[in-house]
Amino acid sequence: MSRTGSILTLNAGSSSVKFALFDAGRDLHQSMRGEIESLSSVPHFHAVDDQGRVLIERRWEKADNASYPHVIEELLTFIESHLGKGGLAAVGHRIVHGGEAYSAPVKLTPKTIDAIEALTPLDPLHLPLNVAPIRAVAEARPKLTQVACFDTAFHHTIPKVAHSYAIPRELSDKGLRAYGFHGLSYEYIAGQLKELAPDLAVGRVIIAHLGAGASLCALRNGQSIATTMGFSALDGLMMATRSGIIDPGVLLYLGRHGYNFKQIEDLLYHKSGLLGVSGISGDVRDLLASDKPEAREALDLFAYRLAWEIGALISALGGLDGLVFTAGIGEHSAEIRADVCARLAWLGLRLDAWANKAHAGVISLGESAVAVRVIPTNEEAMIAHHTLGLLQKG
Ligand SMILES: Nc1ncnc2c1ncn2[C@@H]1O[C@H](COP(=O)(O)OP(=O)(O)O)[C@@H](O)[C@H]1O
Ligand SMILES: CC(=O)OP(=O)(O)O
Ligand SMILES: [Mg+2]
Repeated sequence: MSRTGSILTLNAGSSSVKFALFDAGRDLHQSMRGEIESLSSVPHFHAVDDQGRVLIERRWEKADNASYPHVIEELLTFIESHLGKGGLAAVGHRIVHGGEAYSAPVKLTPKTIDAIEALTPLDPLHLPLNVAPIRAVAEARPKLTQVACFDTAFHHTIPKVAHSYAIPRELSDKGLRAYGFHGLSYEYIAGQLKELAPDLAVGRVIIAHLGAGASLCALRNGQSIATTMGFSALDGLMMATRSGIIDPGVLLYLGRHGYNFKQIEDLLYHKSGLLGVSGISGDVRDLLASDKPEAREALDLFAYRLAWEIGALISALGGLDGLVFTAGIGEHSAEIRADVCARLAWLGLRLDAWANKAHAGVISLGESAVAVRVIPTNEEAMIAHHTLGLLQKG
């Protein structure tokens, strides 16, 4: 069954709600994207159409007006005034954590919303933020179909040995294991790779999703077999403000020396990573522009950690055929890509310096033992695709 109408995607984070609108009747053409940012300070609502033309640009006076029900009502009213034929067919959400239960997208019913909310102990920071807009949409437009797409779902193919921690069994049985995140991005890139380079797509590939949150995924034949994020989105790579992998002994030390739970959480999520090491910024652009030695040190550590974790995943894969860079840093920073690739020269990886500077799709030389590509990610398109898939199933 084909479908007309539009699909709205929502990606609700700690300080913003990103949204996009897709036309189901036009092969899921993206007709609009936008964001409501700074929810906790001075909320800012902006959206552009598929030509980059500004459709709305507005600031609320204060955060009190930005409670989820209010924000969602404003957003839906705005979207409904920009719809083509067929109206709004459904809303698809990015849900960061689906626990062990969800290995595929689901239609949201009162029962599934409760079940997702019940996973909150696994991710108390993100899940409440993801569930709030679902409840707000259900309240505002009770008849509208809603779909949940999980960031963890793509990693359900990871074998047990690669997602287990060496802790007592009774704790593992309670769900203390690695789950992995950024799954919608990895699924999108795996699909793109299948079209762009089918031979490579069936091989051993590492995707580097390098945004403010960053992780790696090892794929064999298009399926995830290992990833650097674990139980939480803190593990693995150094990030904009998150620490990445750290000796748990450091946390014990801090706990013993006056840090309380909240302070440790804040330290690991918001004060570490590029920001913590540089003392300047968590944004790679600011650090590249700075001549302070601390900025260089932060970028060096970022690239060192990246090459180090790539080494670990190569061992899980038993070799490497392809490396794909994606997300904000991966798509835009030729410097970071060059630095990481230089550290991987021992693999026989040879970067094409010109192609890299030009942000070309293929940035390795023909003689390189590892093909290196840059593929822009699109988590929203993946959410729209899954949402339409569930609508078509009825
Ligand atoms: N031109 C650029 N050069 C280097 N880094 C960039 C550039 N553009 C964006 N970035 C980086 O991308 C990051 C954001 O990536 P993005 O994938 O949008 O993150 P998220 O979705 O996790 O917020 C920024 O923190 C910034 O460091
Ligand atoms: C899971 C995660 O880290 O998400 P984000 O990159 O959006 O912060
Ligand atoms: Mg992101």
